[in-house]
Amino acid sequence: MQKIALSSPVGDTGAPDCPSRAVVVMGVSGSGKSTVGERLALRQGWIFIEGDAFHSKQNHAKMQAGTPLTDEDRESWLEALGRELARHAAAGVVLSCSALKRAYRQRLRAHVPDLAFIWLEVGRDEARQRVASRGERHFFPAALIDSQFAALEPPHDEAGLLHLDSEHPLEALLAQAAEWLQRNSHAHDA
Ligand SMILES: Nc1ncnc2c1ncn2[C@@H]1O[C@H](COP(=O)(O)OP(=O)(O)OP(=O)(O)O)[C@@H](O)[C@H]1O
Ligand SMILES: O=C(O)[C@H](O)[C@@H](O)[C@H](O)[C@H](O)CO
Repeated sequence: MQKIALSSPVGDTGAPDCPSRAVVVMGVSGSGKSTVGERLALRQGWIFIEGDAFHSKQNHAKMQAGTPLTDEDRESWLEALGRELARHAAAGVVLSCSALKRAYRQRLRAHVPDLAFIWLEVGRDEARQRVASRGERHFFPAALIDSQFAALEPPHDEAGLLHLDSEHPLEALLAQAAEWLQRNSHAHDA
């Protein structure tokens, strides 16, 4: 991963296409999507949607049993999340969703065209360690980490993207995300 100062994002493709009120926090398992997403929503006074809560029982059981989801498994899940995003976009919404492939992100953008993405990039060893240390508290097994990295299509160069180093302290990530949203909401007002 690129070496950067602790207080800087890795990069962003912000204004003018970036929206201010509908954001997906994306990344592989263990990148911190739920932690950062929930805290960011709280900070913004927006709705938080936990993407994992929308997986079907079958998807849930499949992952728990150690089998990675396929594109087909993720189809109706992404549709449901897209509808939720559209429903709450006016009020302000943060969704935690792996959104690993470009096609998945496009599917979400079909519901909210100027959707923003915050990509939490994490190293494989760190992700594995974080997921393993959650243990029985979480359904997702560390054995699936490699499959998450195999599926990941990094969103470099996609519009409305903030790329953060997930290994920075939580407070720094929140500050970077909030500052970016603030900056882009001004760009929208201008
Ligand atoms: N910036 C951070 N620094 C250190 N630990 C973190 C950071 N962000 C999250 N964590 C920790 O990493 C673990 C995974 O975080 P979290 O559950 O939010 O990830 P996730 O991407 O939502 O994972 P999953 O998709 O599997 O639910 C948690 O124990 C969390 O406390
Ligand atoms: O697309 C996927 O493979 C899934 O969304 C996974 O990323 C898990 O749901 C999540 O990481 C576990 O919490």
